[in-house]
Amino acid sequence: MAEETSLIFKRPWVFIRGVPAMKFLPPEGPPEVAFAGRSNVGKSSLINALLGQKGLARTSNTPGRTQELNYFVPDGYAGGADDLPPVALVDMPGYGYAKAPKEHVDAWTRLVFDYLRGRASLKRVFVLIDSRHGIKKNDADVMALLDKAAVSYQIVLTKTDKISALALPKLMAATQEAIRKRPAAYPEILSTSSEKGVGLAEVQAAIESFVD
Ligand SMILES: Nc1nc2c(ncn2[C@@H]2O[C@H](COP(=O)(O)OP(=O)(O)OP(=O)(O)O)[C@@H](O)[C@H]2O)c(=O)[nH]1
Ligand SMILES: [Mg+2]
Repeated sequence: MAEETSLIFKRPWVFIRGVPAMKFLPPEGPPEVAFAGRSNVGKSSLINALLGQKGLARTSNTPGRTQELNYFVPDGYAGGADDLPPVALVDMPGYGYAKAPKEHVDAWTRLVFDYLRGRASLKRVFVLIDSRHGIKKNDADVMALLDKAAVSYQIVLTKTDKISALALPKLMAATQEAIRKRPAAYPEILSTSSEKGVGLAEVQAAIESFVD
């Protein structure tokens, strides 16, 4: 099936739904892979880079760009019970600082946390970590939540074009150590630059492993 599944990244993808609250989630169904991380870490940019479609997920210099759970699927599936997409990528609002009213930030942070711990179709969460900053307290809080909910997650370092070639192996080792005892953490850490197109094939391969 490897040949067939790898086709998902050769097709165009489409945005199908923005979810502002849990009650608007689609019915449980195809495997979902979610992109979590602090505001501005590069979640939406990574989705665009993986899909080779620059403006698909909206990005911004200003933290707090993505404010709903945004669903992306390969094009060509009507979405009926007998024609579901093989996988969905879910772009999420960031946690942490955002340039938006506090009550909005509180609402979408709650949404992210509720989704992460309560979604049966969620097969893997990529927890994105900015290479310049490493794991922060709110990243550790999210990982603890995922450990408790037994939801598999994998660390993806972002913006590696912003750090030196010497700093990267050190960061990898420190990150490896930080997740060593975390029960739901997938041991392999991925390192990416959406800007330079680095590490994308490895993230795609991880996603393909969940394709129906
Ligand atoms: N140098 C560099 N900049 C990047 C990279 N990925 C993203 N950025 C920049 O980081 C900023 C934030 O990117 P987004 O993709 O909008 O980040 P996000 O995590 O979706 O942010 P929110 O939706 O606000 O939580 C933008 O200015 C991007 O151009 C990268 O690999 N390298
Ligand atoms: Mg975003």
